[in-house]
Amino acid sequence: MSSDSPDGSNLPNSDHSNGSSKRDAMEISPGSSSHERDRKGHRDHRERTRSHSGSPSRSYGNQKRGGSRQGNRGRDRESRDSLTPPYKTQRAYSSPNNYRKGGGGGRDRGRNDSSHRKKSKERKRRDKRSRSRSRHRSPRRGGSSKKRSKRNSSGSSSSDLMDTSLIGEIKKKHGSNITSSGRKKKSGRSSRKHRSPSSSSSSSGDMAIPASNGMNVTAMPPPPTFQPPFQNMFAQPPPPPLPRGPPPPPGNHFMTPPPMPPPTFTMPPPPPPKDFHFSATTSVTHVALSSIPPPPPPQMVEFPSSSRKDHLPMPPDSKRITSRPVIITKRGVVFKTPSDSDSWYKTNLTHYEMLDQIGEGTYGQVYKAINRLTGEQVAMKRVRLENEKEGFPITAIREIKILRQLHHKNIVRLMDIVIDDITLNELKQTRANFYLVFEYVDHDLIGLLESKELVDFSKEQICSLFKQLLEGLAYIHATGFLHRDIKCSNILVNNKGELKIADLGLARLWQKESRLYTNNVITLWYRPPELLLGDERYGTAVDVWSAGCMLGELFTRKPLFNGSDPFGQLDLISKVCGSPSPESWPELTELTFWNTFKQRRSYPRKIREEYEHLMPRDAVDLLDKMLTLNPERRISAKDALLHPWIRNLEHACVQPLKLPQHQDCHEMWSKKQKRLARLGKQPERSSSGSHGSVRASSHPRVPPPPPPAPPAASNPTSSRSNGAVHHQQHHATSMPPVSGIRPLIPPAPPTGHNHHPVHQPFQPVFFK
Ligand SMILES: Nc1ncnc2c1ncn2[C@@H]1O[C@H](COP(=O)(O)OP(=O)(O)OP(=O)(O)O)[C@@H](O)[C@H]1O
Repeated sequence: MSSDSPDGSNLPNSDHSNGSSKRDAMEISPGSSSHERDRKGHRDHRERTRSHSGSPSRSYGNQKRGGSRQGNRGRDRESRDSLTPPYKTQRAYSSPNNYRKGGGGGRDRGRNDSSHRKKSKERKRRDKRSRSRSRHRSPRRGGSSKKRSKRNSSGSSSSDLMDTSLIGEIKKKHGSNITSSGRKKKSGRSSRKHRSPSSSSSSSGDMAIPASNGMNVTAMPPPPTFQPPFQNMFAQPPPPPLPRGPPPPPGNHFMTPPPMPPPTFTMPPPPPPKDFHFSATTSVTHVALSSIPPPPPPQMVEFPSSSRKDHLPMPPDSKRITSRPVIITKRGVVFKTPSDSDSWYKTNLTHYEMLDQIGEGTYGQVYKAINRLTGEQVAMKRVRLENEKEGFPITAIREIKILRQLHHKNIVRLMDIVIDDITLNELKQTRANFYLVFEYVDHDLIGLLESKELVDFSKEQICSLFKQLLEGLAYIHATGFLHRDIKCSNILVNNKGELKIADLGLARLWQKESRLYTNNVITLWYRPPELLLGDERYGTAVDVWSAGCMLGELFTRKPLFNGSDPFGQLDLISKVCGSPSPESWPELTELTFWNTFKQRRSYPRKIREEYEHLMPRDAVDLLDKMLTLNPERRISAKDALLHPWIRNLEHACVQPLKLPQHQDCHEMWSKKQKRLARLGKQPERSSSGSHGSVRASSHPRVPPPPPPAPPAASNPTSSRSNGAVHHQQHHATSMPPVSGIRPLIPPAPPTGHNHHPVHQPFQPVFFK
């Protein structure tokens, strides 16, 4: 699919390399080079999915479960290897039932002479003693000496593997030292008593034998390389090779002991106190530090300074913010964040003065604000941490992570992240608000389209706007992301006519054939048919459909398909784009809701007839290609840029947009106007900013056009100021109560330092 093979030729910021590396990555991936393979992979996947009880997520989960089953198998095998033989042995003797039912018990019972009964009682007593001892040992030791002897004769390796207890480990490495304790010696004697001679030299676990045979342990030659006793205690490396000597005389294994490690089993000496250079002052820290061995020598843990700088989030100290972190996506494409985000974390909420609310989002409000230091307008998107358990909203994290990687003139710029002006102590007790600080964009497309009396677009201007949208979208797709919420209210336009794609809260990294994604994305009116039919293996074509809906809307000024539920939406689409059919869309039958979606009648496709009289012929042709039902055949954003209607347009040749300089048109403002109109009230108009707050013009050189009609009741504060910020009067009345905002704090000096006596200079947020 051409949309999925970015070449990045038209992308700024070294996207070419990114694009090509991604293209390489995609070309080598199976199924990515042709439609046919895509479809096959798609079908295969669906078959797989259905065979796993129909739930795609289960299919993914099955992989996990498969893995975990394998893991369990591995664990089972491991536990069987380590536990079963001795465990069974022990149970056979420790359970009374087993004892009676077992072969041995049966034999005992079959004998009637009293001497045997006595012997049996004696053995019971012995076993009881043995069991009481075994409570302090690993289970394998609970077996009878006879069984032990059997085990030993069958090879010691299994017993060595089984004994993962500390004592066992120690014994394996330093058996002779352990036997020095009386108790262990006793155990060793017991063991020795039942050990067959042939097994005595076969295992390192038999180190105790020479010592108990009276050999001088300390006279043993040391191993070739001395290891500190605790170093490999749990790693179980192979034992040091035994020195080759003359072969032992046959049948006299006890007289030729294997070499022993030196009898040192002591902790390394504590380092001298002068080696500590910690600056911790609290007593608690001192206690902890004194028990910690000295840190390894610097050369052992040293990172290359450049890589550490690049990969770790830097602390808030501005001196230490030397370079931006390199973000590596799953595809291995490296994005170097540009220098403009070096200013992140350098401001806090006191640096901004909130003017007005301009938007209502899913996870918070959007405010217009002014940076007190620079006078720059910003949009602040509040992220309220409603529920501490849920933590930071995933949509916000996604938006931050993705916007940090996207740098394009047609994508809104994330400038900073700030937190409520509270102390760190307060932060622990209260729920803080985070704010994503964006460049401020004067209007959104829905606000403009609904302000019919204020804004009129020519065909060329629509083409210019749409070309910018496609450029931003092609860039998003080329960098490997899906936007998944393209709609008019998320497309912003500034007074210079520059278009910016916003709201990447639903965006995500996308990889062909990699996994299933939720189909509950994209606002219903802009949702493509494949998502409405339940597709979970979709791609960049979903955004193209949404953009196609917008193309029609730019001309008609009303949504193309305004359904109220998914099937109603599909019906509306079918009436214009034709009913979906397996002939033109073979994969259709594999979609979850295809069978459920039963249309009463089949509609023919009539896009051209519907829109020819509203749009230029070329624009209709592009619309037709963007609203193709089959996502595999839908034109890509990159190819749409090559469409004659778009390709031949020069932005510079287009008449500048005449946008209302006196009024910021956002969706929220537009809705408010409609509400007022419905109530028969005078709509708010000609105020100098959204919702009546004075807008500080970010483009003072652009002469403001006269308002279309003089305001009925002139607003004394509606006069614009060229560059100067006069927003105090409105601020008091229009600013909503936002926790932590202190509007009367004087502007911070332009040094970048905050002289607020109580609070931290700024409170950074680090995202991994
Ligand atoms: N940078 C900006 N400049 C100006 N206005 C903005 C900016 N960002 C967002 N807005 C306004 O705020 C509105 C909501 O913003 P946004 O869509 O990013 O929030 P959201 O929580 O993701 O909303 P939604 O739930 O609709 O997806 C937008 O429609 C737009 O009018």
